[in-house]
Amino acid sequence: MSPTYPVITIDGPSGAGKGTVCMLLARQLNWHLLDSGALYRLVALAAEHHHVKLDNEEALAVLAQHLDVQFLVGADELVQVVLEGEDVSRQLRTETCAQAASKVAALPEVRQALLARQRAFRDAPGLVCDGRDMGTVVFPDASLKIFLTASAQERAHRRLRQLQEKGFNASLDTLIQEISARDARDSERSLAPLKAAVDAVCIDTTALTIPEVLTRILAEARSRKLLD
Ligand SMILES: Nc1ncnc2c1ncn2[C@@H]1O[C@H](COP(=O)(O)OP(=O)(O)O)[C@@H](O)[C@H]1O
Ligand SMILES: Nc1ccn([C@@H]2O[C@H](COP(=O)(O)OP(=O)(O)O)[C@@H](O)[C@H]2O)c(=O)n1
Repeated sequence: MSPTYPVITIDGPSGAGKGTVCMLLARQLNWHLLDSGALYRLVALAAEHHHVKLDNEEALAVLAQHLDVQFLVGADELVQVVLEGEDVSRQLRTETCAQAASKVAALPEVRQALLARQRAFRDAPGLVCDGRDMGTVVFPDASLKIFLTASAQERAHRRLRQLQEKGFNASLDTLIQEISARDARDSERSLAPLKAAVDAVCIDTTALTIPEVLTRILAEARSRKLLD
């Protein structure tokens, strides 16, 4: 039997802090990192490159199956994402791309096509992953499952600051609408909807700082003997 390496899953809605906390956790534990949302975003970008409509499930599943992508980690530890030879790192983080991602993510054949690719990230000594269905569908046997939330208002404020820091133009009202639309689409889809696993630890981060969230998760990890 092949060995199974430990997994920590962090699921939740946009702006809850999943990506930030996963990166810090992976660094601290020296584990691998899976940003599953990036895969759905990449399918949406590949669709744009190949002029595939966002409701063409069969063609989108083929793109998902054959994603030609490289994640290059620079000396500054920033990850450069190269899709079909093109650096798409900046495009990938736009809200337009996120909206398109959540449309392709509602299609069962696309989700199925990405399943094996996501599971292949599980490697020694362990994996930290972030998404919507990491604890419910992709890694149901994870050692620790976290569900991060925060109020919609706080999440939109965080996203606004984040986009502005990256030099993007954004308005709070538009972001609140976009995030709410995405939350609704992600929560209401029939396959792998956004929801906490029954055995997940739920953390509301609205009034917590990033170090406080990390400390809470590390305590949960310690209690499961995932670190000393
Ligand atoms: N607890 C927190 N308090 C304040 N800002 C936060 C917190 N968690 C994350 N952020 C900030 O909010 C933004 C969105 O966080 P991110 O990790 O990308 O969220 P997600 O991956 O859940 O969409 C980032 O700029 C991040 O620095
Ligand atoms: N495991 C996952 C991860 C993302 N997604 C979809 O991909 C979109 C973008 O995910 P993301 O994690 O990059 O987005 P943010 O939470 O960073 O805003 C989400 O709105 C979901 O529709 C998903 O369906 N399942």
